[in-house]
Amino acid sequence: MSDLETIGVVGAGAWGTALAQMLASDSRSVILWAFEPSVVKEINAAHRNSDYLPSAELSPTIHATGELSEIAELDTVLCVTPAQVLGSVLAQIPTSPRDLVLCSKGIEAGTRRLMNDVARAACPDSAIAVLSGPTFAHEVAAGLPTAVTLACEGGRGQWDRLSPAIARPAFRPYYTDDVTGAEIGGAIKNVLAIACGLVDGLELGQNARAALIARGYAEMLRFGEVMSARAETLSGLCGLGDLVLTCSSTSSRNFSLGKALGEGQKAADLMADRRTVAEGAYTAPVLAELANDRGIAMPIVTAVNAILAGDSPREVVAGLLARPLKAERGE
Ligand SMILES: NC(=O)C1=CN([C@@H]2O[C@H](COP(=O)(O)OP(=O)(O)OC[C@H]3O[C@@H](n4cnc5c(N)ncnc54)[C@H](O)[C@@H]3O)[C@@H](O)[C@H]2O)C=CC1
Ligand SMILES: O=C(CO)COP(=O)(O)O
Repeated sequence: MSDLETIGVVGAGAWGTALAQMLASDSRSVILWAFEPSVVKEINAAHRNSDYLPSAELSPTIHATGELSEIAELDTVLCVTPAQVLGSVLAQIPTSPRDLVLCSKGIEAGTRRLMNDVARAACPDSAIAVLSGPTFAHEVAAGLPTAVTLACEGGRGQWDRLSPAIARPAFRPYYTDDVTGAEIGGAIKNVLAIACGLVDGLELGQNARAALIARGYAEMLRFGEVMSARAETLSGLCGLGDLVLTCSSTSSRNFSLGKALGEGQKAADLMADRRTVAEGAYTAPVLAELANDRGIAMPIVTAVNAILAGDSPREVVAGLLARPLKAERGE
Protein backbone atom coordinates (compact mmCIF):
# COMPACT_ATOMS: atom_id res chain seq x y z
CA MET A 1 0.00 0.00 0.00
CA SER A 2 1.38 3.43 -1.02
CA ASP A 3 1.79 6.08 1.75
CA LEU A 4 0.85 8.87 -0.71
CA GLU A 5 -2.30 10.85 0.08
CA THR A 6 -5.50 9.10 -1.06
CA ILE A 7 -7.46 11.30 -3.46
CA GLY A 8 -11.22 11.30 -4.02
CA VAL A 9 -12.94 11.69 -7.37
CA VAL A 10 -16.69 12.34 -7.51
CA GLY A 11 -18.19 11.24 -10.83
CA ALA A 12 -17.17 8.21 -12.89
CA GLY A 13 -18.04 9.34 -16.37
CA ALA A 14 -15.27 9.48 -18.99
CA TRP A 15 -13.47 12.41 -17.39
CA GLY A 16 -13.72 11.35 -13.73
CA THR A 17 -12.52 7.86 -14.64
CA ALA A 18 -9.63 9.22 -16.72
CA LEU A 19 -8.58 11.57 -13.90
CA ALA A 20 -8.71 8.67 -11.42
CA GLN A 21 -6.50 6.63 -13.76
CA MET A 22 -4.04 9.51 -14.16
CA LEU A 23 -3.91 10.09 -10.38
CA ALA A 24 -3.38 6.38 -9.73
CA SER A 25 -0.42 6.27 -12.13
CA ASP A 26 1.99 6.68 -9.18
CA SER A 27 0.30 3.72 -7.45
CA ARG A 28 -1.58 5.90 -4.97
CA SER A 29 -5.08 4.98 -3.80
CA VAL A 30 -7.97 6.77 -5.47
CA ILE A 31 -11.57 6.51 -4.27
CA LEU A 32 -13.95 7.04 -7.21
CA TRP A 33 -17.61 7.73 -6.52
CA ALA A 34 -19.97 6.54 -9.27
CA PHE A 35 -23.66 7.36 -9.66
CA GLU A 36 -24.65 3.98 -11.09
CA PRO A 37 -24.19 0.85 -8.89
CA SER A 38 -23.36 -1.16 -12.04
CA VAL A 39 -20.36 1.11 -12.69
CA VAL A 40 -19.13 0.68 -9.08
CA LYS A 41 -19.41 -3.06 -9.45
CA GLU A 42 -17.60 -3.29 -12.77
CA ILE A 43 -14.69 -1.02 -11.74
CA ASN A 44 -14.07 -3.00 -8.53
CA ALA A 45 -14.52 -6.44 -10.09
CA ALA A 46 -12.98 -6.02 -13.54
CA HIS A 47 -11.02 -2.69 -13.41
CA ARG A 48 -13.03 -1.40 -16.35
CA ASN A 49 -15.70 1.25 -16.97
CA SER A 50 -17.19 -0.03 -20.20
CA ASP A 51 -20.10 2.46 -20.16
CA TYR A 52 -18.04 5.64 -20.04
CA LEU A 53 -14.35 4.92 -20.76
CA PRO A 54 -14.19 1.59 -22.58
CA SER A 55 -10.65 2.15 -23.87
CA ALA A 56 -8.93 1.95 -20.48
CA GLU A 57 -7.79 -0.91 -18.29
CA LEU A 58 -7.96 0.75 -14.88
CA SER A 59 -5.40 0.68 -12.09
CA PRO A 60 -6.18 -1.80 -9.27
CA THR A 61 -5.51 1.05 -6.78
CA ILE A 62 -8.76 2.72 -7.91
CA HIS A 63 -11.55 1.72 -5.54
CA ALA A 64 -15.09 2.62 -6.68
CA THR A 65 -17.87 3.40 -4.24
CA GLY A 66 -21.50 4.51 -4.24
CA GLU A 67 -21.14 6.10 -0.77
CA LEU A 68 -20.25 9.79 -0.69
CA SER A 69 -19.34 9.42 3.00
CA GLU A 70 -16.19 7.52 1.88
CA ILE A 71 -15.07 10.63 0.02
CA ALA A 72 -15.97 13.18 2.70
CA GLU A 73 -13.08 12.31 5.01
CA LEU A 74 -10.42 12.93 2.32
CA ASP A 75 -8.44 16.16 2.09
CA THR A 76 -8.45 16.43 -1.72
CA VAL A 77 -11.54 15.70 -3.78
CA LEU A 78 -11.96 16.24 -7.54
CA CYS A 79 -15.58 16.92 -8.60
CA VAL A 80 -16.33 15.62 -12.09
CA THR A 81 -20.11 15.31 -12.37
CA PRO A 82 -22.12 16.92 -15.17
CA ALA A 83 -22.48 20.62 -14.30
CA GLN A 84 -26.25 20.49 -13.83
CA VAL A 85 -26.05 17.89 -11.01
CA LEU A 86 -22.94 19.17 -9.18
CA GLY A 87 -24.99 21.03 -6.55
CA SER A 88 -27.27 18.12 -5.76
CA VAL A 89 -24.35 15.66 -5.49
CA LEU A 90 -22.25 17.96 -3.27
CA ALA A 91 -25.26 18.58 -1.03
CA GLN A 92 -25.12 14.86 -0.12
CA ILE A 93 -21.49 14.98 1.08
CA PRO A 94 -21.70 14.87 4.88
CA THR A 95 -18.67 17.15 5.55
CA SER A 96 -16.73 19.70 3.49
CA PRO A 97 -13.44 18.21 2.19
CA ARG A 98 -10.40 20.52 2.69
CA ASP A 99 -9.87 21.13 -1.06
CA LEU A 100 -12.57 20.74 -3.73
CA VAL A 101 -11.15 20.73 -7.26
CA LEU A 102 -13.93 21.44 -9.76
CA CYS A 103 -13.52 19.76 -13.17
CA SER A 104 -17.04 20.16 -14.62
CA LYS A 105 -17.54 22.68 -17.43
CA GLY A 106 -20.82 24.55 -17.41
CA ILE A 107 -23.17 27.09 -15.83
CA GLU A 108 -26.06 25.99 -13.63
CA ALA A 109 -29.38 26.57 -15.41
CA GLY A 110 -32.03 28.30 -13.31
CA THR A 111 -29.61 29.86 -10.80
CA ARG A 112 -27.13 30.96 -13.55
CA ARG A 113 -24.27 30.20 -11.15
CA LEU A 114 -20.74 29.18 -12.12
CA MET A 115 -19.58 25.91 -10.57
CA ASN A 116 -17.42 27.64 -7.93
CA ASP A 117 -20.51 29.44 -6.61
CA VAL A 118 -22.48 26.17 -6.61
CA ALA A 119 -19.69 24.37 -4.72
CA ARG A 120 -19.13 27.16 -2.20
CA ALA A 121 -22.81 27.13 -1.27
CA ALA A 122 -22.85 23.32 -0.83
CA CYS A 123 -19.47 22.98 0.94
CA PRO A 124 -18.80 26.32 2.65
CA ASP A 125 -15.75 25.06 4.58
CA SER A 126 -13.88 23.78 1.50
CA ALA A 127 -11.23 25.73 -0.40
CA ILE A 128 -12.19 25.77 -4.09
CA ALA A 129 -9.94 25.16 -7.09
CA VAL A 130 -10.78 24.70 -10.79
CA LEU A 131 -9.00 22.26 -13.10
CA SER A 132 -9.72 23.00 -16.76
CA GLY A 133 -8.03 22.80 -20.15
CA PRO A 134 -7.72 20.86 -23.41
CA THR A 135 -8.20 17.34 -22.08
CA PHE A 136 -9.90 14.57 -24.02
CA ALA A 137 -10.48 11.88 -21.41
CA HIS A 138 -9.27 8.91 -23.45
CA GLU A 139 -5.91 10.62 -24.10
CA VAL A 140 -5.34 11.41 -20.41
CA ALA A 141 -6.27 7.83 -19.48
CA ALA A 142 -3.72 6.60 -22.03
CA GLY A 143 -0.99 8.71 -20.39
CA LEU A 144 -0.54 11.10 -23.33
CA PRO A 145 1.00 14.52 -22.50
CA THR A 146 -1.60 17.03 -21.29
CA ALA A 147 -1.46 20.51 -19.71
CA VAL A 148 -4.22 22.20 -17.71
CA THR A 149 -4.98 25.36 -15.81
CA LEU A 150 -5.28 24.81 -12.05
CA ALA A 151 -6.97 27.89 -10.64
CA CYS A 152 -6.70 28.14 -6.84
CA GLU A 153 -8.93 30.56 -4.94
CA GLY A 154 -6.60 30.03 -1.98
CA GLY A 155 -3.65 31.33 -4.00
CA ARG A 156 -0.12 29.94 -3.82
CA GLY A 157 -0.69 28.19 -0.48
CA GLN A 158 -3.45 26.02 -1.98
CA TRP A 159 -1.37 25.49 -5.14
CA ASP A 160 1.53 24.24 -3.00
CA ARG A 161 -0.81 21.62 -1.49
CA LEU A 162 -2.61 20.62 -4.67
CA SER A 163 -0.02 20.70 -7.44
CA PRO A 164 2.15 17.84 -6.09
CA ALA A 165 -0.99 15.75 -5.53
CA ILE A 166 -2.27 16.32 -9.08
CA ALA A 167 0.81 16.74 -11.33
CA ARG A 168 2.30 13.66 -13.00
CA PRO A 169 5.12 13.42 -15.57
CA ALA A 170 2.63 13.63 -18.46
CA PHE A 171 0.02 15.79 -16.70
CA ARG A 172 1.13 19.39 -16.10
CA PRO A 173 -1.01 21.91 -14.20
CA TYR A 174 -0.25 25.62 -14.59
CA TYR A 175 -1.09 28.04 -11.76
CA THR A 176 -3.51 30.94 -11.63
CA ASP A 177 -5.75 32.33 -8.90
CA ASP A 178 -8.41 33.36 -11.48
CA VAL A 179 -11.10 30.77 -10.69
CA THR A 180 -13.81 32.69 -12.58
CA GLY A 181 -11.69 32.95 -15.72
CA ALA A 182 -10.88 29.24 -15.67
CA GLU A 183 -14.57 28.37 -15.42
CA ILE A 184 -15.79 30.79 -18.06
CA GLY A 185 -13.31 29.48 -20.64
CA GLY A 186 -14.44 25.86 -20.19
CA ALA A 187 -18.15 26.68 -20.17
CA ILE A 188 -18.17 28.91 -23.26
CA LYS A 189 -15.90 26.78 -25.44
CA ASN A 190 -18.47 23.94 -25.29
CA VAL A 191 -21.08 26.18 -26.94
CA LEU A 192 -18.55 27.34 -29.54
CA ALA A 193 -17.62 23.70 -30.25
CA ILE A 194 -21.27 23.07 -31.15
CA ALA A 195 -21.04 26.03 -33.54
CA CYS A 196 -17.90 24.60 -35.20
CA GLY A 197 -19.57 21.20 -35.52
CA LEU A 198 -22.51 22.91 -37.21
CA VAL A 199 -20.14 24.49 -39.73
CA ASP A 200 -18.69 21.04 -40.45
CA GLY A 201 -22.14 19.42 -40.78
CA LEU A 202 -23.30 22.19 -43.09
CA GLU A 203 -20.06 21.84 -45.14
CA LEU A 204 -19.29 25.55 -44.85
CA GLY A 205 -15.53 25.03 -45.05
CA GLN A 206 -12.41 25.52 -42.96
CA ASN A 207 -12.28 29.31 -43.40
CA ALA A 208 -15.66 29.54 -41.71
CA ARG A 209 -14.49 27.32 -38.85
CA ALA A 210 -11.40 29.47 -38.25
CA ALA A 211 -13.57 32.60 -38.35
CA LEU A 212 -15.89 31.06 -35.75
CA ILE A 213 -13.00 30.19 -33.45
CA ALA A 214 -11.63 33.76 -33.62
CA ARG A 215 -15.01 35.51 -33.35
CA GLY A 216 -16.13 33.04 -30.66
CA TYR A 217 -13.00 33.83 -28.69
CA ALA A 218 -13.92 37.54 -28.96
CA GLU A 219 -17.31 36.64 -27.40
CA MET A 220 -15.51 34.75 -24.61
CA LEU A 221 -13.32 37.79 -23.89
CA ARG A 222 -16.32 40.16 -23.82
CA PHE A 223 -18.25 37.91 -21.45
CA GLY A 224 -15.17 37.40 -19.30
CA GLU A 225 -14.58 41.13 -18.96
CA VAL A 226 -18.09 41.69 -17.61
CA MET A 227 -17.71 38.76 -15.19
CA SER A 228 -14.32 40.05 -13.92
CA ALA A 229 -12.32 37.20 -15.48
CA ARG A 230 -8.82 38.07 -16.60
CA ALA A 231 -8.15 38.13 -20.35
CA GLU A 232 -4.75 36.48 -19.74
CA THR A 233 -6.54 33.48 -18.19
CA LEU A 234 -8.84 33.16 -21.20
CA SER A 235 -5.84 33.26 -23.54
CA GLY A 236 -4.44 30.19 -21.78
CA LEU A 237 -5.11 26.47 -21.62
CA CYS A 238 -8.60 26.74 -20.09
CA GLY A 239 -9.82 29.21 -22.73
CA LEU A 240 -8.15 29.43 -26.11
CA GLY A 241 -6.38 26.07 -25.62
CA ASP A 242 -9.59 24.17 -24.99
CA LEU A 243 -11.41 26.12 -27.71
CA VAL A 244 -8.88 25.00 -30.31
CA LEU A 245 -9.11 21.35 -29.17
CA THR A 246 -12.87 20.99 -29.06
CA CYS A 247 -13.57 23.09 -32.16
CA SER A 248 -11.41 20.84 -34.34
CA SER A 249 -12.33 17.24 -33.57
CA THR A 250 -15.21 14.80 -33.62
CA SER A 251 -13.69 13.38 -30.40
CA SER A 252 -15.60 16.29 -28.82
CA ARG A 253 -19.19 15.39 -27.92
CA ASN A 254 -20.15 19.05 -28.36
CA PHE A 255 -18.57 19.28 -31.82
CA SER A 256 -20.28 15.99 -32.80
CA LEU A 257 -23.64 17.25 -31.57
CA GLY A 258 -23.24 20.39 -33.70
CA LYS A 259 -22.18 18.34 -36.70
CA ALA A 260 -25.27 16.12 -36.43
CA LEU A 261 -27.47 19.24 -36.18
CA GLY A 262 -25.79 20.66 -39.28
CA GLU A 263 -26.44 17.40 -41.12
CA GLY A 264 -30.15 17.84 -40.46
CA GLN A 265 -30.87 15.85 -37.32
CA LYS A 266 -33.18 17.38 -34.71
CA ALA A 267 -31.83 18.58 -31.35
CA ALA A 268 -34.66 16.91 -29.42
CA ASP A 269 -33.87 13.53 -31.04
CA LEU A 270 -30.14 13.94 -30.42
CA MET A 271 -30.63 14.81 -26.74
CA ALA A 272 -33.25 12.13 -25.99
CA ASP A 273 -31.87 9.16 -24.04
CA ARG A 274 -28.33 10.51 -24.37
CA ARG A 275 -26.06 8.84 -21.82
CA THR A 276 -22.97 10.99 -22.21
CA VAL A 277 -23.11 14.70 -21.62
CA ALA A 278 -22.72 17.47 -24.23
CA GLU A 279 -22.52 20.36 -21.75
CA GLY A 280 -22.82 23.07 -24.40
CA ALA A 281 -26.47 22.16 -24.96
CA TYR A 282 -27.22 23.06 -21.31
CA THR A 283 -24.88 26.05 -21.18
CA ALA A 284 -26.15 27.73 -24.38
CA PRO A 285 -29.59 28.82 -23.04
CA VAL A 286 -28.30 30.17 -19.71
CA LEU A 287 -25.32 31.86 -21.38
CA ALA A 288 -27.56 33.48 -23.99
CA GLU A 289 -29.84 34.74 -21.18
CA LEU A 290 -26.91 36.16 -19.22
CA ALA A 291 -25.47 37.84 -22.32
CA ASN A 292 -28.84 39.33 -23.20
CA ASP A 293 -29.49 40.62 -19.66
CA ARG A 294 -26.04 42.18 -19.37
CA GLY A 295 -25.93 43.62 -22.86
CA ILE A 296 -22.95 41.52 -24.01
CA ALA A 297 -22.85 40.92 -27.78
CA MET A 298 -22.61 37.13 -28.24
CA PRO A 299 -24.10 36.44 -31.69
CA ILE A 300 -22.55 32.98 -32.10
CA VAL A 301 -23.79 31.79 -28.69
CA THR A 302 -27.23 33.23 -29.49
CA ALA A 303 -27.23 31.43 -32.86
CA VAL A 304 -26.32 28.07 -31.30
CA ASN A 305 -29.05 28.54 -28.73
CA ALA A 306 -31.63 29.24 -31.45
CA ILE A 307 -30.62 26.13 -33.42
CA LEU A 308 -30.78 23.96 -30.27
CA ALA A 309 -34.29 25.34 -29.74
CA GLY A 310 -35.29 24.16 -33.22
CA ASP A 311 -34.49 27.00 -35.65
CA SER A 312 -33.15 26.06 -39.09
CA PRO A 313 -29.31 26.00 -39.08
CA ARG A 314 -29.09 27.43 -42.61
CA GLU A 315 -31.46 30.31 -41.80
CA VAL A 316 -29.61 31.13 -38.58
CA VAL A 317 -26.25 31.14 -40.40
CA ALA A 318 -27.74 33.40 -43.11
CA GLY A 319 -28.82 35.79 -40.33
CA LEU A 320 -25.31 35.79 -38.83
CA LEU A 321 -23.74 36.60 -42.20
CA ALA A 322 -26.22 39.43 -42.83
CA ARG A 323 -25.25 41.37 -39.67
CA PRO A 324 -23.87 44.89 -40.20
CA LEU A 325 -20.11 45.16 -40.77
CA LYS A 326 -18.14 46.41 -37.74
CA ALA A 327 -14.67 46.89 -36.25
CA GLU A 328 -12.86 43.70 -35.29
CA ARG A 329 -12.17 44.93 -31.72
CA GLY A 330 -13.65 47.39 -29.30
CA GLU A 331 -17.35 47.56 -30.26
N1 LIG B 1 -15.04 13.70 -21.28
C1 LIG B 1 -14.06 14.60 -21.35
O1 LIG B 1 -13.12 14.44 -22.15
C2 LIG B 1 -14.08 15.81 -20.46
C3 LIG B 1 -15.19 16.16 -19.72
N2 LIG B 1 -15.17 17.27 -18.92
C4 LIG B 1 -16.32 17.66 -18.12
O2 LIG B 1 -16.51 16.72 -17.08
C5 LIG B 1 -17.90 16.68 -16.71
C6 LIG B 1 -18.35 15.23 -16.69
O3 LIG B 1 -18.26 14.75 -18.03
P1 LIG B 1 -17.89 13.25 -18.39
O4 LIG B 1 -17.05 12.63 -17.36
O5 LIG B 1 -17.37 13.28 -19.77
O6 LIG B 1 -19.32 12.52 -18.34
P2 LIG B 1 -19.89 11.38 -19.30
O7 LIG B 1 -20.63 12.00 -20.40
O8 LIG B 1 -18.81 10.42 -19.67
O9 LIG B 1 -20.89 10.60 -18.35
C7 LIG B 1 -22.05 11.18 -17.78
C8 LIG B 1 -21.88 11.16 -16.27
O10 LIG B 1 -23.02 11.70 -15.66
C9 LIG B 1 -23.33 10.90 -14.51
N3 LIG B 1 -24.70 11.18 -14.10
C10 LIG B 1 -25.83 11.11 -14.85
N4 LIG B 1 -26.90 11.46 -14.10
C11 LIG B 1 -26.42 11.78 -12.87
C12 LIG B 1 -27.02 12.23 -11.67
N5 LIG B 1 -28.34 12.44 -11.55
N6 LIG B 1 -26.23 12.46 -10.59
C13 LIG B 1 -24.89 12.28 -10.68
N7 LIG B 1 -24.26 11.85 -11.79
C14 LIG B 1 -25.04 11.61 -12.87
C15 LIG B 1 -23.05 9.52 -14.98
O11 LIG B 1 -22.90 8.64 -13.89
C16 LIG B 1 -21.71 9.76 -15.70
O12 LIG B 1 -20.68 9.77 -14.74
C17 LIG B 1 -18.63 17.56 -17.73
O13 LIG B 1 -18.88 18.80 -17.16
C18 LIG B 1 -17.64 17.69 -18.87
O14 LIG B 1 -17.79 18.90 -19.59
C19 LIG B 1 -14.06 18.04 -18.82
C20 LIG B 1 -12.92 17.73 -19.51
C21 LIG B 1 -12.85 16.60 -20.39
O1 LIG C 1 -13.85 19.37 -22.47
C1 LIG C 1 -13.41 18.55 -23.23
C2 LIG C 1 -12.01 18.55 -23.68
O2 LIG C 1 -11.26 19.53 -23.04
C3 LIG C 1 -14.29 17.49 -23.77
O3 LIG C 1 -15.07 18.05 -24.74
P1 LIG C 1 -16.50 17.43 -25.08
O4 LIG C 1 -17.30 17.47 -23.80
O5 LIG C 1 -17.04 18.28 -26.15
O6 LIG C 1 -16.26 16.01 -25.51
